[in-house]
Amino acid sequence: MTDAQARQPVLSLRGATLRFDRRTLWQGLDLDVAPGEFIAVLGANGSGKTSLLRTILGQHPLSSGEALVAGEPVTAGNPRIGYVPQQKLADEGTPLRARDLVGLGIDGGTFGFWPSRSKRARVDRLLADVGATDYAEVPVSTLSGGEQQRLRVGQALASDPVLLLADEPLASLDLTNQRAVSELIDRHRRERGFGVLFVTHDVNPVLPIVDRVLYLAGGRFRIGAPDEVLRSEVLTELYGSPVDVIRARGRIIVVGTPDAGHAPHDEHHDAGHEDVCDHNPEDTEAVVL
Ligand SMILES: Nc1ncnc2c1ncn2[C@@H]1O[C@H](COP(=O)(O)OP(=O)(O)OP(=O)(O)O)[C@@H](O)[C@H]1O
Repeated sequence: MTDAQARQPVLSLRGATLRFDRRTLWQGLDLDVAPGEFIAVLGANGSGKTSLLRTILGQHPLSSGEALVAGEPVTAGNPRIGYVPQQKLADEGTPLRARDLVGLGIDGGTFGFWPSRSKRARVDRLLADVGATDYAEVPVSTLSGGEQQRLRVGQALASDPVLLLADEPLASLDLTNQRAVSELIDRHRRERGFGVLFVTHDVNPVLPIVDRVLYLAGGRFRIGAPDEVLRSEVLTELYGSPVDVIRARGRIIVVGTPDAGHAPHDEHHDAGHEDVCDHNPEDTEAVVL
């Protein structure tokens, strides 16, 4: 890797805007993700976190603006991106073994039953990297949520990505597995230097490893260190209604965020549309961040 490549952002968004029909999910988003940087993507349900990842994966075109991955325009199926999708546990009875799941990250569905020796060695290495060697031959459907999630991380690392996109990778894991999976991603991004966009409802398990947070709300966003963004005054201004950020026993809890369908700052907002925010104080949620 040249010096220039080592310094080049792995992701650059310039004026990035995504709208579905009349609803603006986010607009004017400027973000450079440095190699090795870990960014937590936060925001209430429906604020556009998954849609952001899908845009970078080339699944939704931007409504306006630009998105570059390692200096190249976004394309679908980009091997420079590793993706850990929202977790779906494997169906019972699925014959796929742990090593097959990781192998899918190398060559999609063409891995086959008789992989070459070099592919086998690569899968063995990836299984070891994510601590899954002991259950390499076990059907995925019989593994725990935490074990399955390790394999998905292994699969996402198989193409040696410059950027890892992880969509709620800790959802439905217990605290021990939340820690194990986030430490795994943290260790590999440091060793391999890939940037991470990590979508999560709960920032607390990753707070010690987060470099910056991107907080999406009501068509707008804030980016910065957790202490800069996760503050009552910043989120109150972002949401346009009173929000409290509470710190208790080292945890961060956000109380009073309006539902994401309510977009007080949305310029496409129209009084006849269902997105109208009436600021009903009962219509709020507590987000554990
Ligand atoms: N292809 C699409 N066409 C129209 N609307 C869409 C499309 N994809 C997503 N949306 C809408 O965009 C909004 C944001 O969805 P998205 O899944 O990105 O939110 P999110 O922040 O990831 O939410 P959650 O935390 O619940 O997963 C939702 O209202 C969703 O219905």
